[in-house]
Amino acid sequence: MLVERFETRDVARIVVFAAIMAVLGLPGAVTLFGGAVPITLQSMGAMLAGAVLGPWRGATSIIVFLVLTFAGLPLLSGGRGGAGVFVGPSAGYLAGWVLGAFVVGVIVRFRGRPPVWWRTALGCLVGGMAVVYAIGVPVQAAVTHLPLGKTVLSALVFVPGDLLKVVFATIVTMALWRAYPRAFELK
Ligand SMILES: O=C(O)CCCC[C@@H]1SC[C@@H]2NC(=O)N[C@@H]21
Repeated sequence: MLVERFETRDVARIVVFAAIMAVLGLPGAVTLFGGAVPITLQSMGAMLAGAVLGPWRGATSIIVFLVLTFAGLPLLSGGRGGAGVFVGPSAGYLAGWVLGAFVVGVIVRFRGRPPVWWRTALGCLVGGMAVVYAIGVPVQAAVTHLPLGKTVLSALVFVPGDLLKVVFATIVTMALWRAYPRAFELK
């Protein structure tokens, strides 16, 4: 099926992961070297949503989180929210979380296979980092009117932390798979 239908249980899972995104915003935002885009644990939420829920449900949970944020709830790290953040320097990263979670899910669940650690790590690297940066960095450059090259260099500050998030998301995903495989609901 090209587009999946969700059951009630799926809706519950989607809401849980939207809530996890909100919780990951609670520790706050760190901005290094006067950057326009914060370092936040929420990028790991997008990795986990795709890895555990799969592409459609994972991406939908991020959309639910973003709709609530757009509506004005202060769910982004540092207690931010509202329509303004969707035209700000981090707008592309927010969109990137949706596509990124989808790509993580496609890779982790490749052809309906169960999660294994290396595909989970690869999925988080490609979907959770490469895809998110590929959308986020050009939008950041456009919004801040900074040359793309300089924006790419400024985004390097995210790499060490995001690599740690890949490792952590992989460990959490594999532990959850062993302890509670029903959370994944492979079809
Ligand atoms: O809170 C926001 O306004 C969105 C923040 C986007 C942060 C991006 S996601 C990828 C990279 N890793 C981080 O920790 N921060 C940036």
